[in-house]
Amino acid sequence: MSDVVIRLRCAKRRGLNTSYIIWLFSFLQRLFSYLGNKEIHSARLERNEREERARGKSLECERCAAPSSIIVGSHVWVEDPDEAWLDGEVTEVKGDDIKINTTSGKTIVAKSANVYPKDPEFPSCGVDDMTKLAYLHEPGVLQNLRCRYDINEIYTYTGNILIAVNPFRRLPHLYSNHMMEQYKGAAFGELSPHPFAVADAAYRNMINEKISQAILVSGESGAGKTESTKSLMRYLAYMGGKASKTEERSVEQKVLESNPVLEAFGNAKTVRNNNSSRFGKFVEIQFDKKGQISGAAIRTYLLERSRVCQVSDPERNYHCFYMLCAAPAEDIEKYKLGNPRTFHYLKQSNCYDLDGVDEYKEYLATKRAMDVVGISQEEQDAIFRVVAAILHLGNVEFVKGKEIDSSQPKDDKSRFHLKTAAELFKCNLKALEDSLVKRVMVTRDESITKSLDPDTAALSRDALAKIVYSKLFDWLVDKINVSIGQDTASELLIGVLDIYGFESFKTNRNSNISRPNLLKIPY
Ligand SMILES: Nc1ncnc2c1ncn2[C@@H]1O[C@H](COP(=O)(O)OP(=O)(O)OP(=O)(O)O)[C@@H](O)[C@H]1O
Repeated sequence: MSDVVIRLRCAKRRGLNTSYIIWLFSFLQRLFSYLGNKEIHSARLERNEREERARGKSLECERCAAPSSIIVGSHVWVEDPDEAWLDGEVTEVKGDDIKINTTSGKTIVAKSANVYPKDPEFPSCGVDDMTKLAYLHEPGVLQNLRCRYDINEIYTYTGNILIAVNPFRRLPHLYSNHMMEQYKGAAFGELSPHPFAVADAAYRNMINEKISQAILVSGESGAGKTESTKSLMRYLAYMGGKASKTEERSVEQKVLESNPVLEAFGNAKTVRNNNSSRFGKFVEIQFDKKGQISGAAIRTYLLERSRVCQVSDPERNYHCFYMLCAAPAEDIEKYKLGNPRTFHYLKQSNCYDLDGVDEYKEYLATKRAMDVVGISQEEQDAIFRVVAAILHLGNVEFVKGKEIDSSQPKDDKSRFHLKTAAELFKCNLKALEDSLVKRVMVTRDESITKSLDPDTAALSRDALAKIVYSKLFDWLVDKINVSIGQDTASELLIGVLDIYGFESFKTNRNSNISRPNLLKIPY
């Protein structure tokens, strides 16, 4: 975590005005794995230690490595494999071993390196800014977040960074117009921690210093990044909205209206979130010199392409595939579709349905949202033809061909799907087949055509499906941007970057391929 903050600071020094950062956590327990390396020893603790050193006190016990502050009777935190951290009182210090009677009734003997001092004067409701903690170590941070969470305080500052804990239930009072009115112009830190305060500070910085601002929203899947981004945008629209006399929709409305389209093609069910955005998003709100919104743009990047061809239990492929398979009968017939269980790209996982989601209705809703963003009926047909073609392409299997190391469609079923894919793509069948079973290498003097074995042909098929899907997604984003309306002449903007981070799985399968951990992104 500290690594990321340091890197962002470096980025800031290099001129990227990353003014505010929102870290989001979905479960308190999971924090332990993120913060597990104890890198976040508090500046305050270090300062105390420095002061003690200056006073000539040894930081170590005379006979052991235990911090001198931990003595018999001290209140401490100790790591526990089940509960993450337990608090208790030290009953014995023997060399490097510390015996603790925990408040949960356990007696634990732990190495001094695993024992942290606990603030006996910690307020029962916690503190609204982590920098006010006596000890800014892992258990202290978690205790504070937990206490606040228990009283529905889901936001906490760490300086000018806002930490949000997903409440997993609606808290409408937190986001009302009255709330926005309260935060308007209030000094940062004066009111309770809130995304509105972050947005307000960014807006005021932009107006006062005439410098564009960026707000980074990061956290693991399902942590609440999209929800926080929406809150930030609502506040910015509130501050920069024009009092329009016409029926014209606001920029915020236009951005929000485009969401169902982006979600249909860029969201999927993951282990942690039934509607997980599988792409990074940078929403740019552009302002004129008076601080009024003059346009907006959505920039997307790092779409998780591998999901198009590879999906495992209990996850799903992108929503659009399932909704198209549930489309009205005439569309099903037109695209030669059927049960999602018959398509290779969908049946790798046993999860087809989402609780409370009617795919038929979703299909119609997505088409309505496409109408709103100005995607014509003809374009909509082309979009869904491409989606259906990808499903058919995935069902093409290959076997060895007549020549050595060559391949051909396996049987009539594969030939049917290949032909259907070509018809839907509106391309030449032979050209499509050749693109899968052959590779053309172009040298300076000639071009050489090499046949591919069945395994490599299957890889070519998947590569084609992925590239076509990501091009389709990019095209949709361009179309949405035209509909929202950009102000290319705008000199001031506030960008909200919604990017996944901290995904720490036992096996980082997807993260390694196409959702690189934020920690690994070189700035
Ligand atoms: N502030 C909030 N208030 C109420 N519910 C919330 C809040 N934040 C998140 N949630 C709930 O958690 C769910 C997941 O949140 P969200 O989609 O914002 O996560 P995310 O971080 O964008 O996930 P992903 O990276 O997978 O797209 C939401 O659908 C909503 O039910």
